[in-house]
Amino acid sequence: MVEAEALFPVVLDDVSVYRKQTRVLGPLNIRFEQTGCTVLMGPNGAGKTTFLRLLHGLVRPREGKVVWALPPEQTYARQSFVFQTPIVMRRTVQDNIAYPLIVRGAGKRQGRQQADEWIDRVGLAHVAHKDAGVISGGERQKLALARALITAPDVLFLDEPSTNLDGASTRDIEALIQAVVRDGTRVFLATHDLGQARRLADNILFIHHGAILEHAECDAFFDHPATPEARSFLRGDILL
Ligand SMILES: Nc1ncnc2c1ncn2[C@@H]1O[C@H](COP(=O)(O)OP(=O)(O)OP(=O)(O)O)[C@@H](O)[C@H]1O
Repeated sequence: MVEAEALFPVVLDDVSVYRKQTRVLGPLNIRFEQTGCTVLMGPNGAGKTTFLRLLHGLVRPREGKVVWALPPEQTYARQSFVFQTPIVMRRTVQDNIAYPLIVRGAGKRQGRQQADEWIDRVGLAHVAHKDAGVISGGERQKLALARALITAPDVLFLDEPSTNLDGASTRDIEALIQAVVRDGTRVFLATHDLGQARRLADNILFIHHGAILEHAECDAFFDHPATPEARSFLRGDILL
């Protein structure tokens, strides 16, 4: 078997993102390697979602560049993004999950078979044949995760993946994320949940006002945050 060429490292070289005249992110200079789970933390509006979208090519930098090891058309096809509020199509949960395989040329039968495996893994068997338009917010997030993983992406971006989930579902989803990281999927995840960050992160990217204030190993970040902003954030203060 021929090994797929690596997408990593990805290098951000003096990258800034603007909305109209306001810089919302940057300047960023950072490099990410192939493995692990990076958790993005920071107060509301810090730039976490914009950062994820930038890496996935959904937001263009006005200054600087984001350089993956492969050209964009190969890079983004090997990535999946789970949005904070996932969009679903008005068809069954099973067909929603099979959809990315079918657009890549799989037959309906094969798509549905593989969808069923992911339906079991995310715990959606009870709604597999329901219209996705009527499932709960938590079920929708699980659907989105299964739909993202069915293509076996090299990189998975997750924006607040457990906002609508109860404790048991959050635990199941986190176990799944840990399993895919172990299997070699590179994960970037934004969360407000300090506990989730501790449980999942190999390293933490702490962002405030669009700037990276810290990029540290998970334990180092929580035990010895280097900046006053991160210390306040971890204490639960409101950061302005
Ligand atoms: N489409 C947009 N148009 C204008 N400004 C935007 C847009 N999207 C984001 N912004 C601004 O960019 C900044 C970063 O927003 P972003 O959503 O990336 O932050 P965040 O850290 O993900 O926030 P939250 O934790 O609230 O989701 C904010 O000031 C936000 O208001």
